[in-house]
Formats: sequence, C-alpha cells, structure tokens
Amino acid sequence: MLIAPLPANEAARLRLLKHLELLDTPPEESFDRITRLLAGMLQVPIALVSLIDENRQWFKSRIGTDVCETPRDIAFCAHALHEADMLVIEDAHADTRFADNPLVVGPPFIRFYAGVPLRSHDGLVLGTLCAIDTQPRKLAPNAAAALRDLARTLEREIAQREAAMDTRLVQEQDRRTLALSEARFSTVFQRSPTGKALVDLQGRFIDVNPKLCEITGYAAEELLQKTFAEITHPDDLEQDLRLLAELMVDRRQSFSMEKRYLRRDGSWIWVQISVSLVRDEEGTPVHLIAVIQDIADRKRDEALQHDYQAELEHRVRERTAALAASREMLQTITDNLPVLIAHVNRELRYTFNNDMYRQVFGVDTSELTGKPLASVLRPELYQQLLPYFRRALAGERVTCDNVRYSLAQPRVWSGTYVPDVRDGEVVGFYVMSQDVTERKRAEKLMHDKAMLDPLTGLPNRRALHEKMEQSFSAASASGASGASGDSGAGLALFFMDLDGFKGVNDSHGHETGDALLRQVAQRIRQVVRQQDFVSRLAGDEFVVVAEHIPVAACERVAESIRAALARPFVLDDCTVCIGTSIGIALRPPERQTGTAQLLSEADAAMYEAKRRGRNGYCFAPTSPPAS
Ligand SMILES: Nc1nc2c(ncn2[C@@H]2O[C@H](COP(=O)(O)OP(=O)(O)OP(=O)(O)O)[C@@H](O)[C@H]2O)c(=O)[nH]1
Repeated sequence: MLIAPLPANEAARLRLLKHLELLDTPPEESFDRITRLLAGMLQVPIALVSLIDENRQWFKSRIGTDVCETPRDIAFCAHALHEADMLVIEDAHADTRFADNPLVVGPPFIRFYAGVPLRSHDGLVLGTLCAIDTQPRKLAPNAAAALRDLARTLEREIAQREAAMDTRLVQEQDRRTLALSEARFSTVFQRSPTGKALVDLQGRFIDVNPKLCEITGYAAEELLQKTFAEITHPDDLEQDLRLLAELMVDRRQSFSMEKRYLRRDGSWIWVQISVSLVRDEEGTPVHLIAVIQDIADRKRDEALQHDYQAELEHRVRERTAALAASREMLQTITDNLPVLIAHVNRELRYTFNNDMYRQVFGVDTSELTGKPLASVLRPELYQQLLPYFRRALAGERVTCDNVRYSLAQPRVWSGTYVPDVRDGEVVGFYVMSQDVTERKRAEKLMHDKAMLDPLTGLPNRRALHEKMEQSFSAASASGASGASGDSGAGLALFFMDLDGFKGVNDSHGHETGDALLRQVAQRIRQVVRQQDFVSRLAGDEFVVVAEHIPVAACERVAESIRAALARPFVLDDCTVCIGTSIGIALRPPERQTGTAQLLSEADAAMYEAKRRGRNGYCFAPTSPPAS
C-alpha cells in the first residue's frame, strides 16, 4: 500500500481547514444535498465529502457509511489531493497502490473510487468529493462531468463559508478593538485629571467624570439631571451658546472659552472648557464632548495681578499729581526768587527755568524748556561758561563769579553749577545765578578804601605793594614772551622823605602839617608822568613807581620832584619851606628783585641823600645813575 505524500502547502491548508470550522461539525443540508445527488447520479452506494485533517480524513457529509472518519494513511482521498482534476480508481484490486488497503480488503470493501479535490478560493485543497462502489466500474464522461460540477458547487459553498468566516473574524476583531477602545476611553474619561462630560444636543449631561463632579460639587447623578446651561453663569451663557451654534453649523471644529459654573454650594467657579462635536458617519451631530479645567487659581492670580496693576497705576497717578504739584510749588518758589534758577540735562538743554529767565533774557520760560543753552546765551558767554558746564557734568560743583548775561545791562552775576546726581550718575546740573553787581561794587569800594591814604587821596602802602607785585609779574610775563618794551627801560622806585616836616607840625600845628602833606602829594603828581604811580607810604614818606623808564630819565624825575617840593608852600595862615631827600632804586628787566628788597634799597638810598645834606637824591648802590 502506498501512503500519499503531504502536499507542499500542507501547513496553510490545515490552517484554512481549521479556520473554516468544518471539522467535527454536525451534518449540513447544503453538503448532504450534494452527496445525495452524487450517489443518485452515479448510482454508487457511497458518496462522501471528505476533509483531510492532519492525521485523518473526516467526512463532513456521507451517504452509505456509518464511519465518520478513517486514518489519513489509508485514505484514497489523501491521494486525490494531489490530482489536478480527479482521481479515478476503476478497480482497487488491480491497483498496487490500493490493493492491500484496509478499506479495500476490509469494510467498506472499496473497488471503485472517483474523487475530485475541493479547493479553496486560494487554491488550497481541503478534501474531496468522492463516489465509492464496492464493484469495479468505469466512470462515464458525463458521470465525471457531473462529479466535477457537484465538486464546483461544493467549492462555492466552501468559499461562501470562507467569506463568512472572514467577515466574522473581521467583525470579531472590530468588536474587540471597539471594546478595547471603549475601555480605554472609559478609563481616560473616568480617571482624567480634567473634568470631562458628554453632552447631548439638548445640552443635557449624559456622562460626567469624577473630576467634573469635584469641580462642580455635584454628584454624577445630580449632574445627569441637569443641562450645562443651568449651571453656567448668565453672563457667560450667551457666548457659550453662540459658539455652540457655530459648532453645529460646522463653522468651527471645536471651541474653547472661559466661563463660570454654578457649584452645588452656590459659589461660582471659573473653568476653561473645550468643546467638540461628535458626528456619525453621515455627518449628523451625535453629541458633544466637553473638557473642563478648573482655572480658579489662575483667575485668582489674574485678579491679584489686576489689583496690583490697578494699585500701581493709582500710585503712579498720585505720584504724578504730587510731582506736578511739587513742580508747580517749585516753580512758584523759584519764580519769586531774585536768582536765575534752571536745570540743564546732559545735552546742555534746559529742562526747567524760573521766571527770572524771562526778566533777564526777555523770553517766556515755557519756551526755554528743551532749548540748548548755546541758543540762549550769547556766543562769547557760552564759550566762557562751557568749561564750567563740563566740570559740573563731570560731578564738580563750580562757580563762575563774573558772568555778564547781557552787554546792554552792566549787571554782574555769579553762576553756580551744581551736578544733578541720580543713582550715582550725573544726569545734568542745576544753575543758580545771583546778581552780584551791588556786592561787587561794595567790595570794590572796600578794596579801594583799603588801598587809599585818606589824607592825600594817594594810594597807600598796601596799594604800593600790590602795584609793585602787579608790575613785577607783568614785567616777567612780557620778559618771558620776549615782549619787553624799550631796551634798558625798567622800573624805578623813588623813595621820598620830607626834610624838616616835624618842624612845621611843631610850629604851625598838626593840621597845617596835614595841609602841607596834601600839597606835597599834588606837587609830586604834577611833576611825574600820568602813568606813574604816586603813593604815600607813611608820615612824610612818599614813593613813586615809574615803569618803563629809561635809566637816564630817573635823575631828571628825581630832580623835578626835589625842585617842586623845594618851592615854598602857601598854607592857610603861613608859608613854609621844606625839602625832600630822594632815594632811587632801579629794577631793570633783567633784575628779579622783590618789593621788600627794592623798597629797602630805595629807603637806604634816601637815608644816604639825607646824610649827604638833604634836599637831594641818591641812587641805591645797585642802581647807579647813567653816566
Ligand atoms: N601833620 C602830620 N604829621 C605827621 C603825620 N604823620 C606823621 N607826622 C609827623 O611827621 C614827622 C615825621 O618825622 P621826621 O621825618 O623825623 O621829621 P623831619 O622833621 O622831616 O625829620 P627829617 O626827616 O630828619 O628831616 C613826625 O613828627 C610825625 O609826628 C600826619 O599824618 N600829619
């Protein structure tokens, strides 16, 4: 006996057979009808639909036998699987493959076999439709054709079964997927940290999650009795309904808004809701899905922020008003001070001016704000003050004592520039200018007084010292610049002491002595040059300072003085004669003698003149006369 080999696609074939769920199933009329027809048409005692399982053949339908399965090894059908068309054994006894087959030598004693493979839609052979006889016989062509036709009918039945199974499988998978997705959805829905609700098209809650219950304070059953509108703040409802309407007419896919829910305890809670509309396959709206987030904390923060902002703005307004008031006050105060007061920024533009500016510059103070100082001050003055401005901007408080704002008005101002330092940075400076004309005049008067001899009106000793210092510094300046005047011309100091003055005092009284001193002063003034400096040193001592005087002229000057004072003096009640002894000290440009030294030299020379007999002059040894 020959055992049929396994088909090449055995595994796939067995898989399909199992999938079709035909094995070990109750008889079915659709199969039995075919075997009945086959047995009738071919006049055979046995007709089978045999399915070849892994180790057996099982008869899905059988006519003429009670056996429902046999081992695969002995199955004729196992051989028929390999046939393209059909396997026909006219006499098993004559066929070496089957002659000793137990089904041939034993029940049902097969002699004739004709089997057509039953193929699936994909060409996998599942079994056969076969006709069996216990007598040898031939298969007439029409009988073979009938067998084929019936086999095709069976194949269609199997194909339908296959399709049904596939459909069922897909449905099963769909069902499982759906169940899974529903389970997932349910889990997400229930455990979500945000509130979630399904809402029907009438606005009723149809499902709510625990978080939404927590947000609203309602139990789920209570919420399911309500519509969303019932727990929405009246002020928010209009917008909610408008957005919902847009959703329904497909003008938007979803919407999101902030609104207030009425909680069970009567309080309002701010939430952020995101709503989307679920439609069925036809696009008909089914229900709404809402995601609700508790934003009470955020709203509280926003409210706090808003309050803080409002408070801040209020304070700024108050501060601005206070500043305006203080600026107004400052303006009023400064407008009534006889001082020029201004504030200047780093760009040297005015940011504040008091009314004094109107009086001095003739412009409205409001017009000055923002104007550069350079456009207000006359150019020379601006150039004079610029170094002071720069020093003030560098952080130094500076004063310029001699400011003349207007050439038309002979007023003198003292400008003080005070840096405006904020947070360690100089942002500008204040200008405070005082009219110091009167003070200057008084000072000059005081100065002049201190420099004058009240008796003769001549400069006094102090004035002489000042004069000599000035002359010396002027001489050294012009010497340094090489601008000295005529060569040999220097400074000459004539030191005079009257001869016999004491006697006038003694004989005619002190007042006569005073009158004499006044006349002496006049005579000296008359004989010297206009530019020569005549001073009274003390008592009956006079000093003349002559600058730029040639040495040769000194003797002439001394002689003129001597002669002038030798003439009689006519006084109120007497006429007196005196003389004068003159000491001369020279300071040519190349000499650097100081005031004290020169005076001492002249004094010594004067004494020498006295010693020589008075009423004459004598040159200091360091200042010999020109020969
Ligand atoms: N009237 C008057 N006399 C003064 C004034 N100041 C000083 N004297 C006097 O001037 C005199 C100066 O003294 P001397 O220079 O010694 O008098 P003198 O007679 O000129 O003497 P010789 O210089 O030696 O010739 C003193 O008697 C002082 O009292 C003054 O302002 N008015």
